[in-house]
Amino acid sequence: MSRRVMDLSVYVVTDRDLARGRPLDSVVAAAIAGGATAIQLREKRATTRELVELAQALRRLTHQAGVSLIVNDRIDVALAVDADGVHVGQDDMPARLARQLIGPERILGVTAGTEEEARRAQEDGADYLGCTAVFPTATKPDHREPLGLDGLQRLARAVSIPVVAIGGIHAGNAADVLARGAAGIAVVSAVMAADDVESATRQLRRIVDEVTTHGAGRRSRP
Ligand SMILES: Cc1ncc(COP(=O)(O)OP(=O)(O)O)c(N)n1
Ligand SMILES: Cc1nc(C(=O)O)sc1CCOP(=O)(O)O
Ligand SMILES: [Mg+2]
Repeated sequence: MSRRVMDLSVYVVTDRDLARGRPLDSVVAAAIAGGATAIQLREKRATTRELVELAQALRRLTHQAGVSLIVNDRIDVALAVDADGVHVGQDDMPARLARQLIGPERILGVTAGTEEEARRAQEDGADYLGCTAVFPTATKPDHREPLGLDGLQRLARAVSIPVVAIGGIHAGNAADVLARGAAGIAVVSAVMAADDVESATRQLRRIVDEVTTHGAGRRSRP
């Protein structure tokens, strides 16, 4: 069996607290309708039971649409709902152990903020990297010093696996991060808090498609 494939172009990361009271499954359904290519379930304040129920609902939606579902932090929840993969950071399950737990087929995303972390994550079995925040963001108050566009570029050049840009990404700077080597954009507030989730996602997708069609950026894992 081969590794599952993931399109990182427009990677929507959930946060119910930003969704203005709208049910998470309806927000994710709108994001998928607008062209989200991957969804990450990231609910830092949910109980395990809530996470499993949310993951089951998102599994149904993403499965129907052929969109990847990644679970943040929780390998047990990812396995319980047959998600496509997990995303772990530097304070989470070490990447090498995460790879052992999820097996060779599921997707492993790892957060890296330095070239050394990026190379180690690649060696340890990551399929893609999420960088630490490119720009300051209120969505993750404990984020590390922002990388900026130069830092993102250094990270992307340090590894052969794709790097998705996260942290303060929106329609106004998405093309800039793609031009610096990001394979796609990961967004929370730009989609979760949008008035019109579907059209906000569609706008981001258009930007990514435009840039990748013209040769900059990489769309998925090599
Ligand atoms: C795509 C993507 N990139 C980075 C992160 C951050 O992961 P982590 O450092 O483990 O922080 P938390 O998200 O767990 O607060 C991510 N989740 N996704
Ligand atoms: C989930 C996440 N991880 C980050 C990191 O620095 O590792 S920043 C972040 C949140 C990004 O949210 P927004 O798109 O609203 O800026
Ligand atoms: Mg984490």
